[in-house]
Amino acid sequence: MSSISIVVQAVSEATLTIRHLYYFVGALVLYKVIHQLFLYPYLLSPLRSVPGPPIGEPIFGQSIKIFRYETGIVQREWIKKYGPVVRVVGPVGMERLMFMTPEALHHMLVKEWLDCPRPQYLRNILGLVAGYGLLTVTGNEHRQMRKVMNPAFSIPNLMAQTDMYYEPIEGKVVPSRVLSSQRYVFTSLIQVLSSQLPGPEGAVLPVYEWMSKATLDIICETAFGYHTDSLHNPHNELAEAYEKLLSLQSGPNMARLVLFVSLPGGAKFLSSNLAYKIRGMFSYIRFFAPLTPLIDSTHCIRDISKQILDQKMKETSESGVSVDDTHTKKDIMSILVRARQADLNKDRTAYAMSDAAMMDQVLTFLGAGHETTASGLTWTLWLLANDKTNQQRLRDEVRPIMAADPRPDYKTLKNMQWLDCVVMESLRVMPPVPLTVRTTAKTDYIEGVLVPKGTLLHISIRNVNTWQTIWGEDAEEFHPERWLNLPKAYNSTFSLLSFIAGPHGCIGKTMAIVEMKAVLAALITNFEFEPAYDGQQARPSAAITMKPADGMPLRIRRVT
Ligand code: HEM
Repeated sequence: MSSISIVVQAVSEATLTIRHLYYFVGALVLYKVIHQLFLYPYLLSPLRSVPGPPIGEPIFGQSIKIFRYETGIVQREWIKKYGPVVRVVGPVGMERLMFMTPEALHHMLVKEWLDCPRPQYLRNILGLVAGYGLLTVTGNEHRQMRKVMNPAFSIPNLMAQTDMYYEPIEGKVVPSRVLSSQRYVFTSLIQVLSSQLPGPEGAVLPVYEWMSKATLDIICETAFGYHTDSLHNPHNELAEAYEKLLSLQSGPNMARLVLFVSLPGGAKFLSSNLAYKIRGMFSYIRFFAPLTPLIDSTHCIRDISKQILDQKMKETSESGVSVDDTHTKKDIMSILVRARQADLNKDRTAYAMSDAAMMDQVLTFLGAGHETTASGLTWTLWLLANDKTNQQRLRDEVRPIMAADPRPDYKTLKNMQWLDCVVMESLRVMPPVPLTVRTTAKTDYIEGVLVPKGTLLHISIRNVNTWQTIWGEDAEEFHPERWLNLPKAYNSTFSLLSFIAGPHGCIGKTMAIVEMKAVLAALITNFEFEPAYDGQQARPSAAITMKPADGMPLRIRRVT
Protein backbone atom coordinates (compact mmCIF):
# COMPACT_ATOMS: atom_id res chain seq x y z
CA MET A 1 0.00 0.00 0.00
CA SER A 2 1.32 3.37 -0.94
CA SER A 3 1.99 5.82 1.81
CA ILE A 4 -0.71 8.13 0.35
CA SER A 5 -3.45 5.50 0.63
CA ILE A 6 -2.37 4.73 4.22
CA VAL A 7 -2.77 8.41 5.10
CA VAL A 8 -6.20 8.55 3.35
CA GLN A 9 -7.41 5.49 5.26
CA ALA A 10 -6.12 6.86 8.58
CA VAL A 11 -7.85 10.19 7.98
CA SER A 12 -11.18 8.55 7.09
CA GLU A 13 -10.98 6.30 10.18
CA ALA A 14 -10.21 9.33 12.33
CA THR A 15 -13.16 11.19 10.76
CA LEU A 16 -15.37 8.22 11.55
CA THR A 17 -14.15 8.25 15.15
CA ILE A 18 -14.65 12.01 15.52
CA ARG A 19 -18.11 11.74 13.96
CA HIS A 20 -18.95 8.97 16.43
CA LEU A 21 -17.71 11.13 19.23
CA TYR A 22 -20.04 13.95 18.09
CA TYR A 23 -22.98 11.51 17.99
CA PHE A 24 -22.09 10.23 21.41
CA VAL A 25 -21.77 13.69 22.95
CA GLY A 26 -24.99 14.81 21.19
CA ALA A 27 -26.89 11.79 22.49
CA LEU A 28 -25.51 12.35 25.97
CA VAL A 29 -26.56 15.99 26.00
CA LEU A 30 -30.02 15.06 24.67
CA TYR A 31 -30.37 12.39 27.33
CA LYS A 32 -29.26 14.84 30.04
CA VAL A 33 -31.83 17.39 28.88
CA ILE A 34 -34.64 14.82 28.71
CA HIS A 35 -33.58 13.43 32.07
CA GLN A 36 -33.45 16.84 33.74
CA LEU A 37 -36.66 18.22 32.23
CA PHE A 38 -38.89 15.15 32.11
CA LEU A 39 -37.56 11.83 33.42
CA TYR A 40 -36.33 13.12 36.76
CA PRO A 41 -39.17 15.42 37.82
CA TYR A 42 -41.98 13.20 36.47
CA LEU A 43 -40.71 9.67 37.09
CA LEU A 44 -37.51 9.41 39.09
CA SER A 45 -37.40 12.11 41.74
CA PRO A 46 -37.95 10.81 45.28
CA LEU A 47 -39.93 14.02 45.82
CA ARG A 48 -42.42 13.38 43.02
CA SER A 49 -45.11 12.20 45.44
CA VAL A 50 -44.84 15.29 47.66
CA PRO A 51 -47.98 17.41 47.10
CA GLY A 52 -47.57 20.50 44.97
CA PRO A 53 -48.62 22.32 41.80
CA PRO A 54 -48.07 20.68 38.39
CA ILE A 55 -44.55 20.77 36.99
CA GLY A 56 -45.49 23.70 34.75
CA GLU A 57 -43.63 24.83 31.63
CA PRO A 58 -40.99 22.40 30.33
CA ILE A 59 -38.01 24.74 30.73
CA PHE A 60 -39.16 27.27 33.29
CA GLY A 61 -41.34 25.07 35.50
CA GLN A 62 -43.43 27.31 37.76
CA SER A 63 -40.90 30.15 37.80
CA ILE A 64 -42.71 32.38 35.29
CA LYS A 65 -45.85 32.21 37.42
CA ILE A 66 -43.80 32.97 40.53
CA PHE A 67 -42.18 36.02 38.89
CA ARG A 68 -45.49 37.29 37.53
CA TYR A 69 -47.28 37.43 40.89
CA GLU A 70 -46.67 39.60 43.91
CA THR A 71 -44.06 37.95 46.09
CA GLY A 72 -45.41 35.10 48.23
CA ILE A 73 -48.94 35.18 46.83
CA VAL A 74 -48.73 32.13 44.51
CA GLN A 75 -46.97 30.21 47.28
CA ARG A 76 -49.81 31.18 49.64
CA GLU A 77 -52.34 29.61 47.25
CA TRP A 78 -50.25 26.45 47.05
CA ILE A 79 -49.89 26.16 50.81
CA LYS A 80 -53.66 26.55 51.23
CA LYS A 81 -54.26 23.92 48.57
CA TYR A 82 -51.52 21.36 49.23
CA GLY A 83 -50.69 21.73 52.94
CA PRO A 84 -47.55 22.48 54.98
CA VAL A 85 -45.06 20.66 52.71
CA VAL A 86 -45.13 21.75 49.08
CA ARG A 87 -42.95 20.66 46.17
CA VAL A 88 -42.47 23.16 43.35
CA VAL A 89 -40.47 22.62 40.17
CA GLY A 90 -38.52 25.67 39.03
CA PRO A 91 -36.34 26.32 35.96
CA VAL A 92 -34.70 23.34 34.20
CA GLY A 93 -36.47 20.80 36.40
CA MET A 94 -34.90 22.06 39.63
CA GLU A 95 -37.04 21.14 42.61
CA ARG A 96 -37.67 23.17 45.70
CA LEU A 97 -39.54 22.32 48.88
CA MET A 98 -41.52 24.64 51.12
CA PHE A 99 -41.95 23.65 54.76
CA MET A 100 -44.22 25.55 57.15
CA THR A 101 -44.29 23.83 60.54
CA PRO A 102 -42.14 24.92 63.51
CA GLU A 103 -40.64 21.40 63.61
CA ALA A 104 -39.41 21.55 60.02
CA LEU A 105 -38.16 25.12 60.45
CA HIS A 106 -36.33 24.12 63.63
CA HIS A 107 -34.67 21.29 61.71
CA MET A 108 -33.47 23.54 58.86
CA LEU A 109 -32.60 26.70 60.77
CA VAL A 110 -31.36 25.41 64.11
CA LYS A 111 -30.73 21.68 64.51
CA GLU A 112 -29.18 20.99 61.11
CA TRP A 113 -28.21 24.55 60.17
CA LEU A 114 -24.72 23.50 59.11
CA ASP A 115 -26.21 21.03 56.64
CA CYS A 116 -28.77 23.55 55.39
CA PRO A 117 -26.56 26.47 54.28
CA ARG A 118 -27.53 29.34 52.02
CA PRO A 119 -27.04 28.12 48.44
CA GLN A 120 -23.86 29.14 46.66
CA TYR A 121 -25.63 31.30 44.06
CA LEU A 122 -27.30 33.35 46.82
CA ARG A 123 -24.03 33.73 48.69
CA ASN A 124 -22.42 34.92 45.48
CA ILE A 125 -25.09 37.55 44.93
CA LEU A 126 -25.07 38.67 48.56
CA GLY A 127 -21.28 38.77 48.46
CA LEU A 128 -21.39 41.07 45.49
CA VAL A 129 -23.85 43.57 46.96
CA ALA A 130 -23.32 43.09 50.71
CA GLY A 131 -19.74 41.89 51.00
CA TYR A 132 -18.31 38.52 51.99
CA GLY A 133 -19.36 38.91 55.60
CA LEU A 134 -21.86 37.19 57.87
CA LEU A 135 -24.44 36.90 55.11
CA THR A 136 -22.17 34.83 52.92
CA VAL A 137 -19.83 32.82 55.13
CA THR A 138 -20.93 29.48 56.44
CA GLY A 139 -19.93 26.69 58.85
CA ASN A 140 -16.99 27.23 61.15
CA GLU A 141 -16.01 30.51 59.55
CA HIS A 142 -19.48 31.85 60.25
CA ARG A 143 -19.40 30.58 63.82
CA GLN A 144 -16.11 32.38 64.53
CA MET A 145 -17.15 35.60 62.82
CA ARG A 146 -20.50 35.70 64.58
CA LYS A 147 -18.88 35.06 67.96
CA VAL A 148 -16.62 38.05 67.45
CA MET A 149 -19.49 40.27 66.30
CA ASN A 150 -22.30 39.34 68.72
CA PRO A 151 -21.02 41.53 71.61
CA ALA A 152 -21.11 44.64 69.43
CA PHE A 153 -24.87 44.10 68.99
CA SER A 154 -25.60 43.32 72.66
CA ILE A 155 -28.35 45.21 74.48
CA PRO A 156 -25.88 47.03 76.76
CA ASN A 157 -23.98 48.21 73.71
CA LEU A 158 -27.14 49.33 71.95
CA MET A 159 -28.11 51.20 75.10
CA ALA A 160 -24.63 52.61 75.51
CA GLN A 161 -24.79 54.24 72.10
CA THR A 162 -26.83 56.81 74.02
CA ASP A 163 -23.53 58.61 74.70
CA MET A 164 -23.40 59.58 71.10
CA TYR A 165 -26.27 62.02 71.81
CA TYR A 166 -23.87 64.50 73.09
CA GLU A 167 -22.07 64.87 69.80
CA PRO A 168 -22.41 68.14 67.92
CA ILE A 169 -25.52 68.29 65.79
CA GLU A 170 -25.56 70.75 62.94
CA GLY A 171 -22.91 72.84 64.65
CA LYS A 172 -24.70 72.79 68.03
CA VAL A 173 -24.23 70.50 70.99
CA VAL A 174 -27.65 69.09 71.70
CA PRO A 175 -27.92 67.23 74.98
CA SER A 176 -30.05 64.18 74.46
CA ARG A 177 -30.50 60.65 75.68
CA VAL A 178 -31.29 59.09 72.31
CA LEU A 179 -28.71 57.79 69.85
CA SER A 180 -27.16 60.93 68.44
CA SER A 181 -27.64 59.68 64.92
CA GLN A 182 -31.30 59.04 65.49
CA ARG A 183 -31.71 62.39 67.21
CA TYR A 184 -29.96 64.04 64.33
CA VAL A 185 -31.93 62.20 61.70
CA PHE A 186 -35.26 62.75 63.40
CA THR A 187 -34.65 66.44 63.70
CA SER A 188 -33.72 66.44 60.05
CA LEU A 189 -36.43 64.11 58.90
CA ILE A 190 -39.19 66.02 60.68
CA GLN A 191 -37.83 69.34 59.42
CA VAL A 192 -37.30 68.18 55.87
CA LEU A 193 -40.77 66.65 55.63
CA SER A 194 -42.41 69.65 57.33
CA SER A 195 -40.79 72.01 54.86
CA GLN A 196 -42.58 70.19 52.05
CA LEU A 197 -46.06 70.42 53.59
CA PRO A 198 -47.15 74.00 52.97
CA GLY A 199 -50.77 74.17 54.13
CA PRO A 200 -53.35 72.19 56.10
CA GLU A 201 -53.90 69.91 53.08
CA GLY A 202 -50.32 68.70 53.33
CA ALA A 203 -48.82 67.04 50.29
CA VAL A 204 -48.29 63.69 48.63
CA LEU A 205 -44.69 62.57 49.18
CA PRO A 206 -42.78 59.45 48.09
CA VAL A 207 -42.47 57.85 51.51
CA TYR A 208 -40.02 55.07 50.59
CA GLU A 209 -37.51 57.59 49.27
CA TRP A 210 -37.51 59.52 52.55
CA MET A 211 -37.38 56.41 54.71
CA SER A 212 -34.49 55.17 52.61
CA LYS A 213 -32.52 58.39 53.13
CA ALA A 214 -33.29 58.46 56.86
CA THR A 215 -32.28 54.84 57.44
CA LEU A 216 -29.11 55.26 55.39
CA ASP A 217 -28.11 58.20 57.58
CA ILE A 218 -28.98 56.23 60.73
CA ILE A 219 -27.13 53.04 59.80
CA CYS A 220 -24.05 55.00 58.74
CA GLU A 221 -24.01 56.89 62.02
CA THR A 222 -24.81 54.00 64.38
CA ALA A 223 -22.83 51.32 62.59
CA PHE A 224 -19.79 53.39 61.54
CA GLY A 225 -20.04 56.86 63.07
CA TYR A 226 -20.05 58.09 59.47
CA HIS A 227 -22.10 61.16 58.65
CA THR A 228 -23.87 60.80 55.29
CA ASP A 229 -26.64 63.39 55.69
CA SER A 230 -28.41 62.16 52.61
CA LEU A 231 -31.58 63.80 53.95
CA HIS A 232 -30.15 67.22 53.18
CA ASN A 233 -27.74 66.33 50.44
CA PRO A 234 -29.49 64.71 47.48
CA HIS A 235 -26.15 64.17 45.75
CA ASN A 236 -24.54 62.22 48.53
CA GLU A 237 -22.29 59.71 46.78
CA LEU A 238 -23.25 56.73 48.94
CA ALA A 239 -26.98 57.49 48.78
CA GLU A 240 -26.80 57.83 44.99
CA ALA A 241 -24.90 54.56 44.63
CA TYR A 242 -27.53 52.78 46.75
CA GLU A 243 -30.35 54.39 44.84
CA LYS A 244 -28.85 53.06 41.61
CA LEU A 245 -28.27 49.61 43.08
CA LEU A 246 -31.74 49.33 44.59
CA SER A 247 -33.43 50.47 41.39
CA LEU A 248 -32.00 47.35 39.76
CA GLN A 249 -33.85 45.03 42.13
CA SER A 250 -36.39 43.09 40.10
CA GLY A 251 -37.19 39.48 39.39
CA PRO A 252 -35.79 39.47 35.82
CA ASN A 253 -32.60 41.26 36.90
CA MET A 254 -32.21 38.75 39.70
CA ALA A 255 -32.52 35.92 37.16
CA ARG A 256 -29.78 37.53 35.01
CA LEU A 257 -27.56 37.87 38.02
CA VAL A 258 -28.13 34.29 39.15
CA LEU A 259 -27.14 33.17 35.65
CA PHE A 260 -23.99 35.27 35.62
CA VAL A 261 -22.77 34.36 39.12
CA SER A 262 -23.43 30.68 38.38
CA LEU A 263 -20.79 30.79 35.63
CA PRO A 264 -17.39 29.66 36.93
CA GLY A 265 -15.58 32.75 38.26
CA GLY A 266 -18.61 34.94 37.43
CA ALA A 267 -19.11 36.31 40.95
CA LYS A 268 -15.42 37.05 41.49
CA PHE A 269 -15.20 38.75 38.13
CA LEU A 270 -18.12 41.10 38.84
CA SER A 271 -16.39 42.52 41.92
CA SER A 272 -12.99 42.76 40.22
CA ASN A 273 -11.24 45.89 38.99
CA LEU A 274 -11.23 44.45 35.48
CA ALA A 275 -15.03 44.28 35.46
CA TYR A 276 -15.13 47.88 36.62
CA LYS A 277 -12.80 48.93 33.81
CA ILE A 278 -14.82 47.22 31.10
CA ARG A 279 -18.26 47.69 32.67
CA GLY A 280 -19.44 49.85 29.76
CA MET A 281 -19.24 46.84 27.45
CA PHE A 282 -22.18 45.13 29.15
CA SER A 283 -24.51 47.91 28.08
CA TYR A 284 -24.12 46.73 24.46
CA ILE A 285 -25.52 43.27 25.31
CA ARG A 286 -29.18 43.85 26.10
CA PHE A 287 -29.56 40.84 28.36
CA PHE A 288 -26.61 41.83 30.53
CA ALA A 289 -27.05 45.63 30.30
CA PRO A 290 -28.11 46.01 33.99
CA LEU A 291 -24.66 44.72 34.97
CA THR A 292 -23.11 48.09 34.03
CA PRO A 293 -24.92 50.14 36.73
CA LEU A 294 -24.58 47.21 39.12
CA ILE A 295 -20.79 47.09 38.82
CA ASP A 296 -20.66 50.88 38.94
CA SER A 297 -22.64 51.21 42.15
CA THR A 298 -21.06 48.25 44.01
CA HIS A 299 -17.61 49.61 43.13
CA CYS A 300 -18.52 53.02 44.54
CA ILE A 301 -19.99 51.48 47.73
CA ARG A 302 -16.83 49.38 48.18
CA ASP A 303 -14.67 52.48 47.80
CA ILE A 304 -16.62 54.37 50.46
CA SER A 305 -16.61 51.31 52.76
CA LYS A 306 -12.85 51.22 52.48
CA GLN A 307 -12.62 54.88 53.43
CA ILE A 308 -14.87 54.26 56.44
CA LEU A 309 -12.73 51.35 57.62
CA ASP A 310 -9.47 53.24 57.07
CA GLN A 311 -10.85 56.05 59.19
CA LYS A 312 -11.79 53.58 61.98
CA MET A 313 -8.31 52.02 61.93
CA LYS A 314 -6.74 55.45 62.19
CA GLU A 315 -8.98 56.44 65.10
CA THR A 316 -8.21 53.22 66.96
CA SER A 317 -4.49 53.57 66.58
CA GLU A 318 -4.73 57.18 67.76
CA SER A 319 -7.03 56.52 70.73
CA GLY A 320 -5.64 53.18 71.91
CA VAL A 321 -7.84 50.15 72.47
CA SER A 322 -9.57 50.66 75.77
CA VAL A 323 -12.99 49.10 75.21
CA ASP A 324 -14.30 50.58 78.45
CA ASP A 325 -13.25 54.11 77.73
CA THR A 326 -16.47 56.13 77.86
CA HIS A 327 -15.06 58.71 75.48
CA THR A 328 -14.39 56.19 72.73
CA LYS A 329 -16.82 55.94 69.87
CA LYS A 330 -19.80 53.66 70.37
CA ASP A 331 -20.66 52.89 66.80
CA ILE A 332 -20.55 49.19 65.96
CA MET A 333 -17.52 49.32 63.69
CA SER A 334 -15.45 51.18 66.29
CA ILE A 335 -16.39 48.53 68.86
CA LEU A 336 -15.39 45.76 66.45
CA VAL A 337 -12.08 47.37 65.50
CA ARG A 338 -11.17 47.96 69.15
CA ALA A 339 -12.25 44.46 70.21
CA ARG A 340 -10.12 42.96 67.45
CA GLN A 341 -7.11 44.93 68.56
CA ALA A 342 -7.67 44.03 72.21
CA ASP A 343 -8.02 40.29 71.39
CA LEU A 344 -4.83 40.32 69.34
CA ASN A 345 -2.98 42.14 72.09
CA LYS A 346 -3.98 39.37 74.49
CA ASP A 347 -3.26 36.47 72.14
CA ARG A 348 -1.56 36.93 68.77
CA THR A 349 -2.92 33.55 67.62
CA ALA A 350 -6.59 34.34 68.43
CA TYR A 351 -9.11 34.35 65.60
CA ALA A 352 -9.31 37.83 64.17
CA MET A 353 -11.02 39.18 61.10
CA SER A 354 -8.64 40.36 58.42
CA ASP A 355 -8.85 43.96 57.17
CA ALA A 356 -10.60 42.71 54.05
CA ALA A 357 -13.16 40.83 56.17
CA MET A 358 -13.72 43.97 58.27
CA MET A 359 -14.38 45.97 55.13
CA ASP A 360 -16.87 43.36 54.06
CA GLN A 361 -18.70 43.83 57.37
CA VAL A 362 -19.14 47.50 56.49
CA LEU A 363 -20.74 46.43 53.23
CA THR A 364 -22.85 43.84 55.06
CA PHE A 365 -24.22 46.34 57.57
CA LEU A 366 -25.04 48.76 54.78
CA GLY A 367 -26.60 46.06 52.62
CA ALA A 368 -28.50 44.32 55.41
CA GLY A 369 -29.38 47.23 57.66
CA HIS A 370 -30.44 50.06 55.40
CA GLU A 371 -33.05 49.02 52.90
CA THR A 372 -34.66 46.43 55.19
CA THR A 373 -35.44 49.04 57.83
CA ALA A 374 -36.56 51.54 55.16
CA SER A 375 -39.01 48.98 53.76
CA GLY A 376 -40.22 48.05 57.26
CA LEU A 377 -40.98 51.69 58.05
CA THR A 378 -42.62 52.33 54.69
CA TRP A 379 -44.96 49.34 55.02
CA THR A 380 -45.83 50.34 58.58
CA LEU A 381 -46.81 53.83 57.40
CA TRP A 382 -48.84 52.32 54.57
CA LEU A 383 -50.70 50.02 56.96
CA LEU A 384 -51.36 52.89 59.36
CA ALA A 385 -52.45 55.17 56.51
CA ASN A 386 -55.14 52.61 55.78
CA ASP A 387 -56.12 52.17 59.42
CA LYS A 388 -56.95 55.58 60.88
CA THR A 389 -58.15 54.13 64.19
CA ASN A 390 -54.92 52.34 64.96
CA GLN A 391 -52.90 55.31 63.71
CA GLN A 392 -54.72 57.61 66.15
CA ARG A 393 -54.35 55.08 68.97
CA LEU A 394 -50.61 55.08 68.34
CA ARG A 395 -50.53 58.88 68.33
CA ASP A 396 -52.44 58.94 71.62
CA GLU A 397 -49.77 56.70 73.12
CA VAL A 398 -46.63 58.36 71.78
CA ARG A 399 -47.59 62.06 71.89
CA PRO A 400 -47.60 62.60 75.66
CA ILE A 401 -44.36 60.65 75.99
CA MET A 402 -42.70 62.62 73.21
CA ALA A 403 -44.02 65.87 74.69
CA ALA A 404 -42.35 65.05 78.00
CA ASP A 405 -39.13 63.99 76.29
CA PRO A 406 -38.87 64.19 72.49
CA ARG A 407 -35.87 61.86 72.67
CA PRO A 408 -37.12 58.72 74.36
CA ASP A 409 -34.36 56.32 75.35
CA TYR A 410 -34.05 52.60 74.67
CA LYS A 411 -36.19 51.57 77.66
CA THR A 412 -38.93 54.11 77.02
CA LEU A 413 -39.19 52.99 73.41
CA LYS A 414 -39.31 49.38 74.49
CA ASN A 415 -42.07 50.05 76.99
CA MET A 416 -44.49 51.76 74.59
CA GLN A 417 -46.94 48.90 74.26
CA TRP A 418 -49.04 49.97 71.29
CA LEU A 419 -45.95 51.05 69.37
CA ASP A 420 -44.58 47.57 69.93
CA CYS A 421 -47.83 45.95 68.72
CA VAL A 422 -47.86 48.11 65.57
CA VAL A 423 -44.23 47.42 64.66
CA MET A 424 -44.48 43.68 65.27
CA GLU A 425 -47.74 43.41 63.33
CA SER A 426 -46.33 45.34 60.40
CA LEU A 427 -43.18 43.18 60.33
CA ARG A 428 -45.46 40.13 60.42
CA VAL A 429 -47.81 41.10 57.59
CA MET A 430 -45.29 42.89 55.35
CA PRO A 431 -41.87 41.42 56.19
CA PRO A 432 -39.09 43.43 54.50
CA VAL A 433 -37.35 40.15 53.61
CA PRO A 434 -40.29 38.08 52.34
CA LEU A 435 -38.41 34.86 51.64
CA THR A 436 -35.06 33.19 51.85
CA VAL A 437 -33.57 29.93 50.65
CA ARG A 438 -31.38 27.15 51.93
CA THR A 439 -30.02 24.02 50.30
CA THR A 440 -29.46 20.53 51.65
CA ALA A 441 -25.77 19.65 51.95
CA LYS A 442 -26.68 16.00 52.57
CA THR A 443 -29.65 13.72 51.96
CA ASP A 444 -31.83 13.99 55.04
CA TYR A 445 -35.33 13.46 56.38
CA ILE A 446 -37.23 16.66 57.07
CA GLU A 447 -40.64 16.13 58.59
CA GLY A 448 -40.76 12.57 57.29
CA VAL A 449 -39.82 13.55 53.71
CA LEU A 450 -36.58 12.13 52.32
CA VAL A 451 -34.93 15.23 50.87
CA PRO A 452 -32.08 14.55 48.42
CA LYS A 453 -28.79 16.40 48.75
CA GLY A 454 -28.81 19.64 46.76
CA THR A 455 -32.57 20.30 47.05
CA LEU A 456 -33.51 23.97 47.37
CA LEU A 457 -35.46 24.77 50.55
CA HIS A 458 -37.73 27.76 50.01
CA ILE A 459 -38.51 29.49 53.30
CA SER A 460 -41.56 31.63 52.65
CA ILE A 461 -41.22 34.14 55.48
CA ARG A 462 -44.31 36.08 54.43
CA ASN A 463 -46.42 32.93 54.42
CA VAL A 464 -45.09 31.52 57.68
CA ASN A 465 -45.91 34.90 59.25
CA THR A 466 -49.49 34.78 57.93
CA TRP A 467 -50.19 31.05 58.14
CA GLN A 468 -53.81 30.61 59.12
CA THR A 469 -53.04 27.40 61.02
CA ILE A 470 -51.16 29.53 63.57
CA TRP A 471 -52.60 33.02 63.20
CA GLY A 472 -56.26 32.22 62.49
CA GLU A 473 -58.75 33.21 59.80
CA ASP A 474 -57.70 36.86 59.70
CA ALA A 475 -53.97 36.01 59.50
CA GLU A 476 -53.39 38.15 56.41
CA GLU A 477 -54.94 41.27 57.94
CA PHE A 478 -53.24 44.02 59.96
CA HIS A 479 -54.51 43.84 63.55
CA PRO A 480 -51.91 45.14 66.02
CA GLU A 481 -54.08 44.08 68.97
CA ARG A 482 -53.34 40.41 68.28
CA TRP A 483 -49.94 41.00 69.96
CA LEU A 484 -51.77 41.63 73.24
CA ASN A 485 -53.30 38.18 73.10
CA LEU A 486 -51.20 35.84 70.99
CA PRO A 487 -52.80 32.68 69.59
CA LYS A 488 -52.28 29.44 71.50
CA ALA A 489 -50.43 27.84 68.58
CA TYR A 490 -47.95 30.78 68.42
CA ASN A 491 -44.32 29.67 68.67
CA SER A 492 -42.06 32.54 69.71
CA THR A 493 -39.21 31.40 67.44
CA PHE A 494 -40.92 29.98 64.37
CA SER A 495 -44.28 31.75 63.96
CA LEU A 496 -42.72 35.12 63.08
CA LEU A 497 -39.77 34.63 60.77
CA SER A 498 -39.15 38.24 59.71
CA PHE A 499 -35.63 38.06 61.14
CA ILE A 500 -35.31 34.28 60.58
CA ALA A 501 -34.08 32.20 63.53
CA GLY A 502 -31.09 30.16 64.63
CA PRO A 503 -27.37 30.82 64.13
CA HIS A 504 -28.02 32.72 60.89
CA GLY A 505 -30.79 34.83 62.44
CA CYS A 506 -30.53 38.60 61.92
CA ILE A 507 -27.82 40.05 64.13
CA GLY A 508 -29.37 43.52 63.79
CA LYS A 509 -32.89 42.50 64.93
CA THR A 510 -33.02 44.50 68.16
CA MET A 511 -31.26 47.46 66.60
CA ALA A 512 -33.74 47.49 63.69
CA ILE A 513 -36.81 47.24 65.94
CA VAL A 514 -35.60 50.06 68.21
CA GLU A 515 -34.77 52.17 65.18
CA MET A 516 -38.18 51.58 63.61
CA LYS A 517 -39.92 52.47 66.87
CA ALA A 518 -37.92 55.64 67.31
CA VAL A 519 -38.57 56.88 63.76
CA LEU A 520 -42.26 55.97 63.93
CA ALA A 521 -42.80 57.65 67.29
CA ALA A 522 -41.35 60.87 65.90
CA LEU A 523 -43.30 60.66 62.63
CA ILE A 524 -46.66 59.79 64.15
CA THR A 525 -46.29 62.53 66.75
CA ASN A 526 -45.78 65.12 64.01
CA PHE A 527 -47.71 63.90 60.98
CA GLU A 528 -50.90 62.20 59.80
CA PHE A 529 -50.69 59.70 56.96
CA GLU A 530 -53.35 58.65 54.48
CA PRO A 531 -53.47 57.03 51.03
CA ALA A 532 -52.45 59.35 48.18
CA TYR A 533 -55.63 58.67 46.17
CA ASP A 534 -58.86 56.68 46.35
CA GLY A 535 -58.43 53.00 45.62
CA GLN A 536 -54.64 53.08 46.09
CA GLN A 537 -53.24 49.57 46.31
CA ALA A 538 -49.94 48.44 47.76
CA ARG A 539 -47.52 47.32 45.06
CA PRO A 540 -44.87 45.20 46.76
CA SER A 541 -42.04 44.11 44.51
CA ALA A 542 -39.26 41.91 45.69
CA ALA A 543 -35.92 40.56 44.64
CA ILE A 544 -34.24 40.29 48.03
CA THR A 545 -36.23 42.86 50.00
CA MET A 546 -39.90 43.67 49.53
CA LYS A 547 -40.33 47.33 48.75
CA PRO A 548 -43.09 49.35 47.06
CA ALA A 549 -42.71 49.41 43.27
CA ASP A 550 -44.22 52.91 43.13
CA GLY A 551 -42.10 54.43 45.93
CA MET A 552 -45.25 54.51 48.11
CA PRO A 553 -46.80 57.95 47.63
CA LEU A 554 -48.79 58.93 50.74
CA ARG A 555 -50.59 62.13 51.70
CA ILE A 556 -48.89 63.62 54.72
CA ARG A 557 -50.31 66.42 56.92
CA ARG A 558 -48.84 68.11 59.94
CA VAL A 559 -50.60 67.19 63.17
CA THR A 560 -52.12 70.34 64.62
C1 HEM B 1 -36.34 45.56 59.69
C2 HEM B 1 -35.07 45.38 59.45
C3 HEM B 1 -34.42 44.05 59.18
C4 HEM B 1 -34.96 42.88 58.74
C5 HEM B 1 -36.41 42.58 58.40
C6 HEM B 1 -33.89 41.92 58.64
C7 HEM B 1 -34.06 40.60 58.24
C8 HEM B 1 -33.05 39.68 58.15
C9 HEM B 1 -33.22 38.31 57.73
C10 HEM B 1 -34.52 37.67 57.29
C11 HEM B 1 -32.01 37.72 57.77
C12 HEM B 1 -31.69 36.27 57.40
C13 HEM B 1 -31.45 36.12 55.93
C14 HEM B 1 -31.16 34.69 55.55
O1 HEM B 1 -30.87 33.89 56.41
O2 HEM B 1 -31.20 34.37 54.37
C15 HEM B 1 -31.05 38.71 58.22
C16 HEM B 1 -29.71 38.47 58.39
C17 HEM B 1 -28.81 39.44 58.75
N1 HEM B 1 -29.09 40.75 59.08
FE1 HEM B 1 -30.91 41.61 59.16
N2 HEM B 1 -32.73 42.52 59.00
C18 HEM B 1 -33.00 43.82 59.36
C19 HEM B 1 -32.10 44.77 59.82
C20 HEM B 1 -30.75 44.54 60.00
C21 HEM B 1 -29.81 45.51 60.53
C22 HEM B 1 -30.17 46.92 61.03
C23 HEM B 1 -28.58 44.92 60.48
C24 HEM B 1 -27.21 45.43 60.91
C25 HEM B 1 -26.85 46.55 61.26
C26 HEM B 1 -28.75 43.59 59.95
C27 HEM B 1 -27.73 42.69 59.75
C28 HEM B 1 -27.90 41.38 59.36
C29 HEM B 1 -26.81 40.44 59.20
C30 HEM B 1 -25.33 40.72 59.41
C31 HEM B 1 -27.38 39.21 58.83
C32 HEM B 1 -26.65 37.90 58.58
C33 HEM B 1 -26.68 37.11 59.89
C34 HEM B 1 -25.96 35.78 59.81
O3 HEM B 1 -26.09 35.07 58.81
O4 HEM B 1 -25.29 35.45 60.78
N3 HEM B 1 -30.07 43.39 59.67
N4 HEM B 1 -31.71 39.89 58.45
